[in-house]
Amino acid sequence: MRVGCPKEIKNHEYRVGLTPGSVREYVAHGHEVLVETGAGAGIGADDGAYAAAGARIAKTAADVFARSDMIVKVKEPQPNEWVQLREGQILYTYLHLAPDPEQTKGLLASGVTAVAYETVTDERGGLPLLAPMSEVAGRLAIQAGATALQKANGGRGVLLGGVPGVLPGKVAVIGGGVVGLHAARMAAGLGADVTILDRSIPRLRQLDDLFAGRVHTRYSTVEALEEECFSADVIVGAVLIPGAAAPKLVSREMLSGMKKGSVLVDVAIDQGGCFETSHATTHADPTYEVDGVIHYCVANMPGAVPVTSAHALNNATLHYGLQLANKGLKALADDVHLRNGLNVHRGRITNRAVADALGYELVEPAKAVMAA
Ligand SMILES: NC(=O)C1=CN([C@@H]2O[C@H](COP(=O)(O)OP(=O)(O)OC[C@H]3O[C@@H](n4cnc5c(N)ncnc54)[C@H](O)[C@@H]3O)[C@@H](O)[C@H]2O)C=CC1
Ligand SMILES: CC(=O)C(=O)O
Ligand SMILES: [Mg+2]
Repeated sequence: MRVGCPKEIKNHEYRVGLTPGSVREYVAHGHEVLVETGAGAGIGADDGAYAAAGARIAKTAADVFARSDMIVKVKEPQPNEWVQLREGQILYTYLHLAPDPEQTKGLLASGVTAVAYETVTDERGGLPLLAPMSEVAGRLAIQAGATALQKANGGRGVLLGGVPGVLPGKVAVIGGGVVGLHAARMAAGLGADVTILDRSIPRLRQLDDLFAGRVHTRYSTVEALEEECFSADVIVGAVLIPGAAAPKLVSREMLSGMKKGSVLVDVAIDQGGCFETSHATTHADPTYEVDGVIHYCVANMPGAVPVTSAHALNNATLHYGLQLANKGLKALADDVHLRNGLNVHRGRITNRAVADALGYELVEPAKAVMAA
């Protein structure tokens, strides 16, 4: 199969779908790899490094889209990329379709077979292709929150760790999954007073064990959320219902009870965000203020640390990428966990949460690939 990797074009997105190390693996499995010139510049991998790994270098993205059987990317395709996709081609990338009706229409119209990293599953109920970026984003959430909290950046001027004789700042983390765990770990490491809220009691037990008293856990009711949000300096939104639009857990009304200059970091923004007042921002202009509360809502946070992120992402995506390249649609028929990643196939929606969120009829993924 010919596997293509265009340069990412989202705002300040410096990751790349294939590292030179991944290219070597595809080539070793007998595939041809076409990489757009400059695609790896953000991770310090020049065209020479890709050529040495066995890739051919394409002068334009158009060339990559036109000539490849499978496109491997990082972020959801942008409007000028949708129109270059076609039936019979596989797209392997993050999609986040539930909050994005326009992209969904674009992918449906193209006829492409689109596998979304964020809904591929594993046997333990995890999301193995989302997890590495959630680790990165969770850790970055505290760096972003601490920075926004500085007075010159509009924040209330609190040092999260405090100093001897002065109490630390308070961090509330809503959702104790992968993002939540890594945010809590960083916040606790800085010396902040941290509480994680979640609806899963087994998960709260695990977190309690893991942090051995260093972090508080709290079952997430409306009352608990209000109490924690009203006393926090930084609130991290980290909930997920896989594939679906994020539930709005913090209303605009609640902002009036929060401290002026406190900071909301809505990591769940890629699924639409879990604060009513969130809208996606970019690394170029990451924050805005509503009712005195600073919002940080960057939908591609890991793009800020591409050297770490691109390698962590490739570690996770390589296995299934190779399966798709080796077997085409049969890889989807053979493996339920990869098939759970199938969101769009030949003009039909094949993921239940996306179909429900956007009002499309669902075609069961097993049926879709069986008919292929
Ligand atoms: N903005 C960005 O750049 C990035 C965003 N993300 C996003 O971060 C979000 C979280 O991802 P993960 O931590 O990997 O998910 P996860 O599935 O590991 O964790 C989600 C947690 O939310 C909890 N939860 C669900 N509904 C809840 C509710 N109503 N109240 C309290 N807790 C609730 C679940 O029990 C679970 O523990 C996702 O939307 C993901 O796509 C991930 C990476 C980068
Ligand atoms: C998961 C995601 O949205 C990202 O890594 O950008
Ligand atoms: Mg995102």
